[in-house]
This record gives sequence, C-alpha cells and structure tokens, in this order.
Amino acid sequence: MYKIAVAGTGYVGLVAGVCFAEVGHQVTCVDIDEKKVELMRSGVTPIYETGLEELMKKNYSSGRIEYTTDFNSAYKDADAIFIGVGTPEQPDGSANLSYISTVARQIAESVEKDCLVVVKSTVPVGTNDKVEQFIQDFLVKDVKVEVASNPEFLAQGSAVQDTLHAERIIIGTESKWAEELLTKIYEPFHLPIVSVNRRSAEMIKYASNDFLALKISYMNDIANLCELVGADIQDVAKGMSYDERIGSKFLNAGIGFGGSCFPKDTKALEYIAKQNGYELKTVKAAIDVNKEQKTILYKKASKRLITFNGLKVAVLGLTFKPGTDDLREAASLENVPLLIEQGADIYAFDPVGAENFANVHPEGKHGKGSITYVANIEHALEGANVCFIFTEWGEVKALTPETYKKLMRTPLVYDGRNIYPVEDMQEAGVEYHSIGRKPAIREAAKELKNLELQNS
Ligand SMILES: NC(=O)C1=CN([C@@H]2O[C@H](COP(=O)(O)OP(=O)(O)OC[C@H]3O[C@@H](n4cnc5c(N)ncnc54)[C@H](O)[C@@H]3O)[C@@H](O)[C@H]2O)C=CC1
Ligand SMILES: O=C(O)[C@H]1O[C@H](OP(=O)(O)OP(=O)(O)OC[C@H]2O[C@@H](n3ccc(=O)[nH]c3=O)[C@H](O)[C@@H]2O)[C@H](O)[C@@H](O)[C@@H]1O
Repeated sequence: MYKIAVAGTGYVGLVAGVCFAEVGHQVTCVDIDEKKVELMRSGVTPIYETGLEELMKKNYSSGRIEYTTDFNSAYKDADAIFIGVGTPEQPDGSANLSYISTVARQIAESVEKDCLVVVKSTVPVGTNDKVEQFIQDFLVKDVKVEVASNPEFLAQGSAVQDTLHAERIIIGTESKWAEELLTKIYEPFHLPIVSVNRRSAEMIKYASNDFLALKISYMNDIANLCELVGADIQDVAKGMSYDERIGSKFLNAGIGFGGSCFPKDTKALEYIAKQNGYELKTVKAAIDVNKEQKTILYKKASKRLITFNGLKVAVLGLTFKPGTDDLREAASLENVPLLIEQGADIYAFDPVGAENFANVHPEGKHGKGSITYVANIEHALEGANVCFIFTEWGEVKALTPETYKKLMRTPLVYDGRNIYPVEDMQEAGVEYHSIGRKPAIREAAKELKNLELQNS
C-alpha cells in the first residue's frame, strides 16, 4: 500500500484516484475547486461516469480516499503524486501548460520526503524533463523528487472500466528507482506494463490518440467518396474489419471526432512537429478532414431546404459521444448556432448534456431563431420539419423509422451517426440522409411538398 496524492479531480485525476483506492492504496485527491471538493465529500461525483459514484462512496466510507483543497498536507508526505490537471489547447494549437507548472510549484513547496511525481496529463514531448528541473529549482526541503510519465488512455463514458482493465500501462522513467516504484504502485491492477523512457512515453500518448483520430478522418474521407461513387461506407467498413491488420474498431464514419482530446492532441502534435521544423502531413490531413466533416450535414440540408427560417428543427444528441455529459468539441456546438442564425426553432433532446448546453445556449429566442430543451425525445420530433442526429444515445437508437414518420410534420432526417438501415427509413417513408451511404428519398418525396411550399 502506498500513500498517493492526485492533483486534479477531472476525468483522469478523479478516476485514477478512486481506482488507486479501490486496489488498496491510501489516496488524497486535491483540487482547487472548493465546490467540487465539497460535492465529492458528500459522495457525489462532479462528472458523469458509469460506476464512479459507487466506488467513490465505497472507498470514502472505508477511509481509503479523501478530498481536499489543502495541497500542502496532501503532498508533503506522499510516496507518489499523480498530476491529472488539464492541458487545454491554446489559440496557436499548442498545449497550455500553466496548470502543470502551478502544481509543480505547489509540489516543490510542499514535499518533505522523497517522492515520485507522475504526470498523467497529456503533455508535449520533453515537458516532464522541464517539470523535473522546475521542481528541483523550487524545492524547499532537501529531498529527492523525480518525475515519471504515465499517460492515460481511458475514454470518457467508460473511464472506470478502462482504468481497472486497461489494455496497457505505459510508464516512462529515467531511473530504476522510479521504474520500480511505479511498477509496484500498478502491481495490484495485474495489467501489462510497458516501460520506456520519459520522452517515448509522452510520444506514445500523442501517437496513439492521433492514430485513432486519423483512422476516423480516413473513414470519413472514404465515406464522402462512397456517396459520390455509389458505395456504402458501412459495408466497406465491415469488409475492411476482417483484416486483423486494420481491426474492427474506430471505423465508424460520422460527423467527425469531438471530445476533449482528439481535437486538441492532433493540433498539439502538429504544433510540436512544426516547432521542430517538420511538417506532420498525415495529422494535418486528419485535422482538415475533421473540420469539414463537422458541418457536412448542415451544408447538405442547407442545399435541400434553401432556408431554415421558421422551421421546427429537432436536434437529437448534444454531447460529443454517448455516455458523457461533456460537450467539448461536440458537433452540436458548431451546428446549433448555424441553424439558429438561419432562423430555425430548435427543439433539442439530450439525456444528460442538455443542462451543460443550456449554459452556453440558454433556452429562448436568439435573433431569428430559438432553442427549447425537451426531456422527452418524442416532444422534439412532434411536428418537426427536419431532424438532425448528432449523438448516438440509446434513446435515439431505440426510435423506429415509423416514429419519425408518425411524429414529424415532414419526415426529413439528417443522421450524423448512421444509426438506421437506409432501407428501413425508405420503407417507412422517411427522407433520410446519413454519412457515406445512399440517401433514402423515394417514398418521402410527396410528404415534403409542405416543406417546399412553406419555403417558397
Ligand atoms: N478526459 C479524458 O478522457 C482524458 C484526458 N487526458 C488528459 O488528462 C488531462 C486532464 O484531463 P481531464 O481530466 O479531462 O481534465 P479536467 O479539466 O476534467 O480536470 C482538471 C481538474 O484539475 C483541477 N485543477 C486545476 N489546477 C489545479 C491545481 N493546481 N491543483 C489541483 N487541481 C487543479 C481543475 O479544477 C479540474 O477539476 C489532460 O491533459 C487530458 O489531455 C488523458 C486521457 C483521457
Ligand atoms: O486522450 C483522451 O482523452 C482519450 O481520447 C479518446 O477518448 P474519448 O475522447 O473519450 O472518446 P472516443 O470514444 O475515442 O471518441 C472520440 C470522438 O471520436 C468519435 N468517433 C469514435 C469512433 C469512431 O469509429 N468514429 C467516431 O467518429 C466519437 O463520436 C467522438 O466524437 C480515446 O479513445 C482514449 O483512448 C483517450 O484516452
């Protein structure tokens, strides 16, 4: 059992802290946000993650985890301090390392015994060398502090599961002492450990995320071509997936990747390359394709409808993916303002993300258009002229083609997640546009006359 402190209680820090406690370590989670700390002490998770609250309660009541804003008492006698604070994107694409340096300074001023500082946050290659030097420069007590890199690979929505059953743990160290200590901390997880040097560990994180982003952009690029040549991206992906060298995961075409990491980590690596006089063409292509992809359905619908003015538009799904209330870089954030600007009256449904979205786009009238949040998915569709699907929530997948036909005034659906078989929508009489597949328009054509009249 080790005494562990964790700086930052977001998706990475809190989940890591709770999982370390779950396997038997003594954990103190530190955050600067007092409200968050109060909430966690009362047993409530500040983030939406399956299974997290149960583990928080269990380990809090058994005394294995505590939450505090008092970094000094948490860091002073810890065996290891894990850093999981944010490294958000800056306007030039580079990673903002100010949160990391604040924590590094706090550590330097607090530690009273030898300790290992472990950076879980995603940081540019070489950052941890600087963090180590920075801590040495500001150390108050005469103790040994080393820095290790331990990038995190969890995905939001399955963070606890991904941590307890990670495919691999990457540890990047520069000494036997650091390598052995970190290996022992992870021993109770019984997971494969890949031990490399610090810079390689930092690069593994970017290279992995950017490879997955590239895979998605590649499939989106191929999907757009499929539409032009009469192929179906889902059949193409299925055919590709049997090749083990390609694999079956992350082949889903859609309206582009969002979230707090792929968008920022592609830009950050491109920036790092540029700084080193190298042009990372593949990653740049992934970024460019993704930018176009986010509004591809809006562009298609704009051509089809001429105007959105006065139309009731159902928006199903606001978060960047299902299973999270996180909106960072979600396609909805780009499309909703465009629709409102064009005079659309939006009725938006999202099982967990609506409240966060309303903080950015409050309910009510905005210029020519408006937005209303509905708790019932059917209410979004009732009398709607058009429907956009941005997130493949279970509630959206459970809708039948007939429901769209029955509830909508004109059954015109733009699906950014390829949820329904094209043929089923066609049979139900829904005009259905998705990504990389042929549209279904035969039966729906006459239903849409109303819409066209309204627009003329
Ligand atoms: N969100 C994700 O799924 C994943 C994120 N990462 C990386 O992990 C890092 C953290 O990401 P998230 O957990 O999403 O961040 P987040 O933004 O959800 O959480 C960061 C937390 O750090 C706290 N904080 C800021 N300064 C602090 C300080 N001086 N002391 C203590 N706490 C402080 C903030 O109040 C906040 O609660 C980033 O580098 C990200 O790229 C890596 C893998 C997965
Ligand atoms: O560094 C990170 O933060 C994390 O980033 C991603 O996790 P996450 O952003 O939570 O979500 P993903 O499931 O990877 O989805 C990201 C985006 O790609 C999109 N996506 C994913 C898969 C796919 O086939 N097609 C596709 O468009 C999703 O809709 C979503 O918008 C990675 O999957 C994690 O391994 C990594 O640790």
